[in-house]
Amino acid sequence: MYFAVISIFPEMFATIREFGITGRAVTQKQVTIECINPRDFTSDNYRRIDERPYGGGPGMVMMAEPLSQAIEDARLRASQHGCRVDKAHCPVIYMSPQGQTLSESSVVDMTEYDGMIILCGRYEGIDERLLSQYVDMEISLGDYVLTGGELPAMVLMDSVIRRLPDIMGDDKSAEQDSFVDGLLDCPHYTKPHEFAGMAVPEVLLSGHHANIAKWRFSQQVERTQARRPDLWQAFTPTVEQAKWLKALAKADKK
Ligand SMILES: O=C(NCc1ccc(CNCc2ncc[nH]2)cc1)c1csc2nc[nH]c(=O)c12
Repeated sequence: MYFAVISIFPEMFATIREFGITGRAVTQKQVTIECINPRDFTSDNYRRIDERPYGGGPGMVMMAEPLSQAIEDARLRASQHGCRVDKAHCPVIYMSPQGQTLSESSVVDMTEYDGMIILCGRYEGIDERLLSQYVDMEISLGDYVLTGGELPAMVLMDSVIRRLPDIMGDDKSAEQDSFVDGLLDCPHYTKPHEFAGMAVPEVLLSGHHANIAKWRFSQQVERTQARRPDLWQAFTPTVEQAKWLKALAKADKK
């Protein structure tokens, strides 16, 4: 999958290009992440990419011209990487507090794209005429205020890359589909057996895989009910999970 990120701070993206699972995906060429700096598309000596807002008010606004040339360059690069460069296959996405809040379901939908061109704002925002001319969708991380769109862009790319096929190894993706979606995670334990006077739940040492799976699922249910009643309300168990829930309810009655 191809990602072009348009940002005045391209160095920030080393965070996902050089570390962890996303870094490995880049090394293995399953993913391409190119950073395009709008400053490279300015024509004045000061390489201006921002100006005072018309109508007055605090802060600066990012100018349309350098960003439009950066987007055109990104489209050319995307097509050179084999992307069908249209809204349906390689959308221009603007990370913005005014956008749709990112969710795991929209992340999964986005894994279908050939690529995406991600626009990162700074200052007070971007000239509206650039947005109306080029942007296909706006995405927010949620209702809190950050200093720019770069971290949100990295969060978006990280979550999409993680859901691409052949990225997370077989076991992980299998776990992904069965019990994880919709419930909080269960507790995890590893060596040493004792820590701060606390041992590990016996069932995890039993080697009895069915009991271990049941215990983990019951922990997920318990934690989701306790910490995220909203998720629990929305949770729709599979046939398999419904059976286990019935068994858990019966066990509780004893
Ligand atoms: O670029 C981002 N933020 C930088 C930023 C912060 C503040 C302002 C100015 N807003 C003034 C205002 N808002 C409402 C009324 N008046 C503009 C841009 C960003 C991208 S996705 C995302 N998701 C969650 N939070 C975020 O900040 C972001």
